[in-house]
Amino acid sequence: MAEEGVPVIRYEELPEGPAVVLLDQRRLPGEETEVVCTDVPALVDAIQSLAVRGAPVLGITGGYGVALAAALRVDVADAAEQLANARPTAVNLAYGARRVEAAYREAERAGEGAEAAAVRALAQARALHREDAEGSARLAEYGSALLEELVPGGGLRILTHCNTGRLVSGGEGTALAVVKAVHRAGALRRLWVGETRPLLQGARLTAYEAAKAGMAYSVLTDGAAGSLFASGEVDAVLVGADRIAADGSVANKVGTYPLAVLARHHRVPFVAVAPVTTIDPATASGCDIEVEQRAAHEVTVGPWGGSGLSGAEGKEGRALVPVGAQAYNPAFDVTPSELVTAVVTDEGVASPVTAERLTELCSASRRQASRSADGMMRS
Ligand SMILES: CSC[C@@H](O)[C@@H](O)C(=O)COP(=O)(O)O
Repeated sequence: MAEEGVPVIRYEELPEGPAVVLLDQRRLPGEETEVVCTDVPALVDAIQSLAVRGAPVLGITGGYGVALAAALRVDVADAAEQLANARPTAVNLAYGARRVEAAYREAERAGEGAEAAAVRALAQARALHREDAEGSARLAEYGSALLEELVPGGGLRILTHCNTGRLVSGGEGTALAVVKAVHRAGALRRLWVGETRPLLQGARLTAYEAAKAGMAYSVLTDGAAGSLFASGEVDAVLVGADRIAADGSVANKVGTYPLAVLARHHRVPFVAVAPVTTIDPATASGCDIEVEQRAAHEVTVGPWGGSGLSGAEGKEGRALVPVGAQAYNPAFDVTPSELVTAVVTDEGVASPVTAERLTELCSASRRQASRSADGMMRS
């Protein structure tokens, strides 16, 4: 099976006008179909219903969404606000939307007309997309080198959670990009894929990517992780992140924190992999991270009831619980830095995970970004 397929996200000039076209992740692995978003509300709906999901690609989506608003001559500030707030936890979403909005404003301030400002906005969104692909390759490089140090000798059995591959990125992803590099080097014995209740990003999406890459992988129920560790079958845990607070706390898909606790108990390295744009210096600590709470029907009905995930079809599916049951459905949890062996970023590795080291990695990235922004304004 070829790894490439339908692009995860693209901005297109269609005969009917500009559009952001997304691979519909709600339909995977069964169908590789696209959603065409020709306005901002459609894109916000695609984000909230998880047609597109995962921190880095949410940033790219936010960026293209603002470029779309600019091209359509609708209120760019309002569009950026709607997109940035479509989901609260993944900081990349607001980062992408605000970065492209800033490029649009700068062009306006420089006296460029709306058309030229829209061109600037799109160029900025495309730059963000390209940078994410480049950053993803560096994550794979730094992450695989770190694993060689932490667990020398190859034959790795890596446990991952949620989906952190090509589907969340302009490139090969974050944690799964590292796993792919390990696999290409012949050093992966098995990828353990946590199913990731309730929406099964692991079982549906990571398994889909692992199969395409030709990896040896097994899907496990989230509750089976404990016995897997206890039987000595895990050499390292690799996960992504939706927001990393200044103190190194890592917000990621719900179910990540219990894996970090298990990893510490069993003396297994627990590594978070994310671009520096996922580090949020404005969020001081893990307690300050807003965790998205999602609808009860995702737990009480689940994606088995219909072909859709969190849309109307799912709600009408076969109920898994007695009538009237309530649900607790946080989309993410927060792992404190003391349980994280290392944070791998596209600017280098933080290990131990300290506020000082994270700040250093962020400033390296800001220097890089200002160099490329200067280049774009001159062009
Ligand atoms: C690089 S992906 C990191 C995270 O965004 C990923 O692990 C995750 O939690 C995604 O959650 P989702 O709710 O599917 O958007």
